[in-house]
Amino acid sequence: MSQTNLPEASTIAILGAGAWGSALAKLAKTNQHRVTLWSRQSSQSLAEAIAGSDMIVSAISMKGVASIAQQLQAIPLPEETILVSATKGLEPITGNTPAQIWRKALPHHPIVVLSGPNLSKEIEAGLPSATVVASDDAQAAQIVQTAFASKNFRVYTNSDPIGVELGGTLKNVIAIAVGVCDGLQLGTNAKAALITRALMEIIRVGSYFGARPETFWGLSGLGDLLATCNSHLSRNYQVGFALAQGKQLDEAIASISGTAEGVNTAHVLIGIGDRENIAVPVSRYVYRLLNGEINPQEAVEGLMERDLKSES
Ligand SMILES: NC(=O)C1=CN([C@@H]2O[C@H](COP(=O)(O)OP(=O)(O)OC[C@H]3O[C@@H](n4cnc5c(N)ncnc54)[C@H](O)[C@@H]3O)[C@@H](O)[C@H]2O)C=CC1
Ligand SMILES: O=C(CO)COP(=O)(O)O
Repeated sequence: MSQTNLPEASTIAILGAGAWGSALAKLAKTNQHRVTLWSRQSSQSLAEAIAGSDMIVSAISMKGVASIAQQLQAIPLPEETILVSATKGLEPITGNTPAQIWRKALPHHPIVVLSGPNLSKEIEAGLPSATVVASDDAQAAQIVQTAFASKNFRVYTNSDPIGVELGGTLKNVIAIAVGVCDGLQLGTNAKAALITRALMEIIRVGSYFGARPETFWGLSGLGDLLATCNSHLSRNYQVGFALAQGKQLDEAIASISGTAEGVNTAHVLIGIGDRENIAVPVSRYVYRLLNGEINPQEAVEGLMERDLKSES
């Protein structure tokens, strides 16, 4: 089917009516799907919202995924119902990704990760954008691709869900670092160096978890890193920028609208890095900054004064 043709209408439930859930709902409605946008504030129950759905899309903040997955587990669902995970975060304590949580909760359902350079405000405004849908189940990924693809939203499939998911998740920590870099007006060279070294770090973590390194060169890796590190629309970038202006973390978080997942992800990632002995120097400085152990200037000095080494 040509991408500009409308896909067959499906019934899609979108869980999480924040910035991303609302933008995804708009995309799905544009393609004439029957869409229910549900949040915990909705008057409808979760069971009512998902009744008859071909596809359930989760755009819930990380902190809500496990409890919603548990609630969904208790609701009878046909096994062919596809679960699409659009959250970018890591679960504290377990370090699980959202798709891993969904896999445990709904082991017999196809699970598809949706991730890419997708600043929701640009998508809401109808600007062109591209994303990736990744799954071990190629047919399910294709169904989601067809459901969401439109003339303004180009959707690629991918068979490396953990790589696609980690690209979108780990870049949030780096966006905080780059927000600090821009907030301190350190210049374009510094920013380019930070993003490039951070990509190596993301690939190192991703490879450890079995992701394919080349996935991180794609839209869900480098693509999302570039989008998030170059836009004041990114809440993670905004948190870093605010810290560089001298704001405390709680003030920085209060100053943004919505969720900056990188704050929690930095904590979980450092736990994983320490446990598995994975070097994550950029993320570690973000973590120390978020913990109030160092100030932004000290974070920069710390990164610049690390032992000299080869680039690889
Ligand atoms: N906004 C964006 O541009 C994009 C966001 N994302 C990811 O999507 C996820 C959601 O982001 P936003 O929509 O921007 O955040 P948001 O803060 O605007 O909305 C979060 C949604 O999650 C729900 N939620 C929060 N805690 C919950 C809980 N304990 N139980 C049940 N529901 C809960 C809220 O009610 C709300 O509907 C995040 O993981 C984010 O990284 C991914 C791509 C783009
Ligand atoms: O993931 C995003 C864009 O792809 C959104 O980034 P923020 O959560 O930093 O706003």
